[in-house]
Amino acid sequence: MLKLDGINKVFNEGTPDEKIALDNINLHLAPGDFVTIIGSNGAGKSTMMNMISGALTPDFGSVEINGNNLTRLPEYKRAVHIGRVFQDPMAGTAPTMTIEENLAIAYSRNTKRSLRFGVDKKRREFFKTSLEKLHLNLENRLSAKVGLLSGGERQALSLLMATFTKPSILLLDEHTAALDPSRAELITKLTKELVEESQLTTLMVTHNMQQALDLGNRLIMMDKGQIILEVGEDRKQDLTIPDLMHEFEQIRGEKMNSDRALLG
Ligand SMILES: Nc1ncnc2c1ncn2[C@@H]1O[C@H](COP(=O)(O)OP(=O)(O)OP(=O)(O)O)[C@@H](O)[C@H]1O
Repeated sequence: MLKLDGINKVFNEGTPDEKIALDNINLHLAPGDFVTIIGSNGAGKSTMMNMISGALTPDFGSVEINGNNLTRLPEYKRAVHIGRVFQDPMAGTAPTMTIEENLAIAYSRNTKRSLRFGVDKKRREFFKTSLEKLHLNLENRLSAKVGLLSGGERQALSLLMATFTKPSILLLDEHTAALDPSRAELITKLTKELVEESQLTTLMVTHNMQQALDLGNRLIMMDKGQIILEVGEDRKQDLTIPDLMHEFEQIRGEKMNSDRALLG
């Protein structure tokens, strides 16, 4: 399904600001895998997501989705395979357009069709049925401007737009981090439901260790550009936050130093 092989990325190579962001990353996902990713600040989590989405190109290594080598394919050409939700609720939707127009754009972007924003009756029904899954009553506000929605509602809409065309890979980049606790909980619950319903292959970066333990069937921990720990389905359900802290200490020989990682 998703194969990252030998991915390396160095920023500002050969300068005093040189930074090895990814150091020989190897990660294979089977269809339907839901992998949560934790790691300290600057561990390389976002850079890895950017390699998959095509926002960045690796110096070495390859990115494969569904058996196709996409390593050099630009981001806009991969969009059909990938759904992504960012931390910022404002990032995934267009505020001056209506809910329906936003959905129409997402629909046409992810379905290999030409850019066509027109909405017929059948499409509108599909949008309404999809919105009902959010339980936010947005299905009755199709002509409301998205800029008028709350942060939580916008993030729920972004999540729906990233998932309703069933992408090959769903990338969630700290997508609950900017929300207050109750909204974060709502989006976490929706994530679980939408991913499970369509059996989406998913990668989710989070600083919330409990969330990383609660969601998904696999977990990876990154540090200094490397994947330092992989936990499979069999072990994940019994794992606790102290276990993760202990694992880090065993591997790195030092205490985990990320206050944000302890939140939640
Ligand atoms: N465009 C860039 N130019 C230079 N350095 C970069 C760039 N993007 C990332 N880096 C550096 O690469 C390293 C990995 O960054 P990345 O954003 O992937 O980490 P992260 O694990 O997502 O961190 P955080 O949890 O703080 O968001 C960091 O040291 C970062 O400063």
